[in-house]
Amino acid sequence: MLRSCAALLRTPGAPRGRPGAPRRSFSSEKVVQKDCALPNPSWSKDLRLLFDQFMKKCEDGSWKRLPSYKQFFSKTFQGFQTLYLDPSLVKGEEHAQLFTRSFEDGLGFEYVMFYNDAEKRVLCFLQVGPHLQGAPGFVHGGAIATMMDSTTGTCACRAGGIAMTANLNINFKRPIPLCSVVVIDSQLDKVEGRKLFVSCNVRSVDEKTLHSEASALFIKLDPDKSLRKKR
Ligand SMILES: CCCCCC/C=C\CCCCCCCC(=O)SCCNC(=O)CCNC(=O)[C@H](O)C(C)(C)COP(=O)(O)OP(=O)(O)OC[C@H]1O[C@@H](n2cnc3c(N)ncnc32)[C@H](O)[C@@H]1OP(=O)(O)O
Repeated sequence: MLRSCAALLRTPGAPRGRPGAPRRSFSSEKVVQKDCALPNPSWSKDLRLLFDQFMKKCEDGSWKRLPSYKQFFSKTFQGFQTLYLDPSLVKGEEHAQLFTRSFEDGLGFEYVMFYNDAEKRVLCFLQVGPHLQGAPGFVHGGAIATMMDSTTGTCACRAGGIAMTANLNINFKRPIPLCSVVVIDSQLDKVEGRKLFVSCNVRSVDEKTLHSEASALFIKLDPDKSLRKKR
């Protein structure tokens, strides 16, 4: 468990302005982005332990830590622009932020994902911050769904290419205590043409509690179809 939620709430605010906005190096005009999937002072002992454990597993190449950024620049993703970016939004692209990385450190989603290519599996170690409350003392179901979508989505995209969620079916079995750390374990089950079937579960760190389970369907984007127009 995290030391205390109250401690987090008392933490002086992060610098004003747009937290996490990319810094520009004026000499090269290159955008330098912070990798959010690395430890910061808000990470609890549990999250640090899991991180360290899996960084060791990365040494033989079986697992890979996935970096994570607030901003998503289409030119860094081959084919992305042609698939589904509205050209009129390009100018404002750097104002958009990844939802799950839009909180100040420790208040929202703190997580790191690891990918195992041989197993087509993504593990997400997630610390749920105090601003994700639903029922008093517990995490909001929408926040859990968000991270199940993100984890299964990452699994689908890593295994099969750029895909979007068509269906996400969740069973919430036990509530998740606010400020705890959980493990989201997802894997690709089946591929049928453009359909990627991925399942996942959310468990406590000691694996004794099964909090939620989900099955998801992702559809690989068809380069010949626009996502903007109604078909
Ligand atoms: C988001 C991509 C990021 C890429 C970069 C990767 C980096 C990091 C990963 C981060 C992961 C983030 C995860 C977050 C993902 C999301 O939240 S996405 C947002 C929510 N989803 C949407 O808004 C999608 C809205 N839907 C659509 O745009 C379209 O429906 C579609 C693109 C999903 C599919 O459209 P289309 O390409 O036209 O396919 P179809 O011809 O309609 O269907 C193809 C086959 O699939 C079957 N199918 C479609 N939908 C469903 C469904 N809901 N249930 C069951 N089956 C479905 C359809 O019947 C077709 O089957 P057949 O071929 O006829 O057998």
